[in-house]
Amino acid sequence: MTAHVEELQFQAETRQLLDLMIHSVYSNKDSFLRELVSNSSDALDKLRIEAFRDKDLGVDTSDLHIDLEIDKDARTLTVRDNGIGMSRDEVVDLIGTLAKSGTAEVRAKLKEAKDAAASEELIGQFGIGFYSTFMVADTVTLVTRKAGETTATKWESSGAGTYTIEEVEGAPQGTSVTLALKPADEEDHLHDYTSEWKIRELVKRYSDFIAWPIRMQVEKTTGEGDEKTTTLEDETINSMKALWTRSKDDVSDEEYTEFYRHVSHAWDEPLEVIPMKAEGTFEYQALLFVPTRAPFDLFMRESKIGIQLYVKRVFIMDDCEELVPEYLRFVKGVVDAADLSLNVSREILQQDRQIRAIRRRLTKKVLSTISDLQANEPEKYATLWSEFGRALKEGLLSDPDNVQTILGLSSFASTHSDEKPTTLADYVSRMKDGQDTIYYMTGETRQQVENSPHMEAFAAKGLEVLILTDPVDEMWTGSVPEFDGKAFRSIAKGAVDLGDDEKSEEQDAKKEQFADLTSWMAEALSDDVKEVRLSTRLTTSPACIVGDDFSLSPTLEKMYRASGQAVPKTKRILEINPDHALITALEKAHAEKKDTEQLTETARLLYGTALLAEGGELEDPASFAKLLADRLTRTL
Ligand SMILES: Nc1ncnc2c1ncn2[C@@H]1O[C@H](COP(=O)(O)OP(=O)(O)OP(=O)(O)O)[C@@H](O)[C@H]1O
Repeated sequence: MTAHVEELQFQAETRQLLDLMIHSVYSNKDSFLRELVSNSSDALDKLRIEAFRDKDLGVDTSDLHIDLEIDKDARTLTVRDNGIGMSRDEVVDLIGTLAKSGTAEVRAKLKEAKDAAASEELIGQFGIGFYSTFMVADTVTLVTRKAGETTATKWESSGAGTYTIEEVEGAPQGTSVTLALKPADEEDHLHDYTSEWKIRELVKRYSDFIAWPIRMQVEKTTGEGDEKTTTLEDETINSMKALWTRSKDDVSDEEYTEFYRHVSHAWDEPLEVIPMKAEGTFEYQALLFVPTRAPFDLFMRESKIGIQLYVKRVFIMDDCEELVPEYLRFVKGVVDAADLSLNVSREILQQDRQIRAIRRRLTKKVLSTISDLQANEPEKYATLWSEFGRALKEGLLSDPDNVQTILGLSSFASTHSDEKPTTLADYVSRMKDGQDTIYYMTGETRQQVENSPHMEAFAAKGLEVLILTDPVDEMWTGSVPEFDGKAFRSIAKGAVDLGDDEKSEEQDAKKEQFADLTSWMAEALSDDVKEVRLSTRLTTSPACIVGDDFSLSPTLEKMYRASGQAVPKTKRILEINPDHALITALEKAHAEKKDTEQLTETARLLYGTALLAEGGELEDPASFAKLLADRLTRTL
């Protein structure tokens, strides 16, 4: 029987990526070995779990390991495992296509990545897994047989647009990847990967903690002189020591970094390492990492929780969402629980008291670590906040027990400084005498909020206002009432009382003077507003629109609409500025019963511009534009 060899095309994105790899100047080419060993280690984990679950699988799990094989003459390096293996379809799906190509961001970045620096950045940011082999090999051959299947699949490619795939007989269960190595070129950071000591060094550096033995055939010389004989012997070249069982003093930063990269599938450095150990009723050890960079999918639905669960040093599952709340999904690492059963399932985990207790403690520990960074390492804290602050703030909605803690470690942009965000404690320390409220305004951009008419009186009085522009800010401000006993208050909602008692008489007089105008305007604009009143918050604008305490902000309304939800039209309040020339002229014209049609138009223009000024959307932009054009024409 002649084997049927099929030639298939790589996906467009994959082709681009391979091209990038082949011509890569990435200085860390060595890391291909970590990727292969990591994949093998995952495959061994999967096989162990599968064999545990399916007693009829009929595989031998007594000697699960990874083999590294060097052939100096052929200049090849083979990484072989007896793990779960892949079916033909899996090979095509997993190896022939770029796993993470689904996201627009990867596509966009790939398109941009023309120069060397950009490609280095891309490799560093996403990690490229299996494809990284093309940095060091001219041809890559993968032979794999899935546990429980009889035929194996051979995949081969030189990375240039196509790959071949064929069925093969007689291959052992598991996967082997053979690299036909490019010539060594130290200048290009290409080392000699047929060198035993080089491979040994790389395994030590990147993969020492891998829980499965990594074996290599090494030359052993025995005897003296003529009696000297050289034999090949298998040697396990990794220590297999679980990093989380070692004390922090015994682990180097580099070891932590490599372990972090292994568990998180990321290529950055950890910003902070958090080792934990609990003894007593619930015994567990944990090793958590806060990354330096947010993964690109942090706010996508498929974003995973990055904690692995082990039981007594045996890997149980990835992405164990029961162990940390969703808003801490950026934290990576492992938890090793001593008293769980090895066949624990997700269903059991959800019910488990011990897991719930671990989750509470991990949450507290991560939050207190962030507080410590905030107090003692401001630069690290600033990085953390800019990368993960948006996710952390989700906890204000989902974790009622820790709301005050999260508020305490949060930072917010504020009118106090253009550059540096403020903590709430600092805001409170700057509050004016008699101020008992933390003022904020939500919006889409800092500029929009700063220039909104609502800000005027606060700016004039020098009252600090928090500028909240993350979508999540729209949510939590609706549900968190106070910090440190000081209520939060939106400056775009409700009446403002900035405490000018001496002015109140004057205000009463004005109210009377403008009473006719406000009630007429309320009538004329009754489709859009529920009330028209004089404003105490405006100094330079003629008008602004305010909500009552419970109405949606314009940004929140937009967000709901964008997510496809029907938003009932809410009527808000139009506030007018009795000290503005336009308003006094309007009052005069109305008192003199001038052309009412023209006055109505003016009221509509006033309402429309107030809506635009706060970043809202006109319901009927075309007729507003026409109204404005007509009016401008008449003034010329
Ligand atoms: N040795 C192996 N045994 C079994 N399956 C493998 C092996 N190597 C790779 N695979 C499969 O191919 C998939 C793609 O591997 P690849 O290294 O490209 O990405 P990844 O490991 O999923 O992600 P990344 O390394 O970018 O975090 C893996 O998820 C796995 O399902």
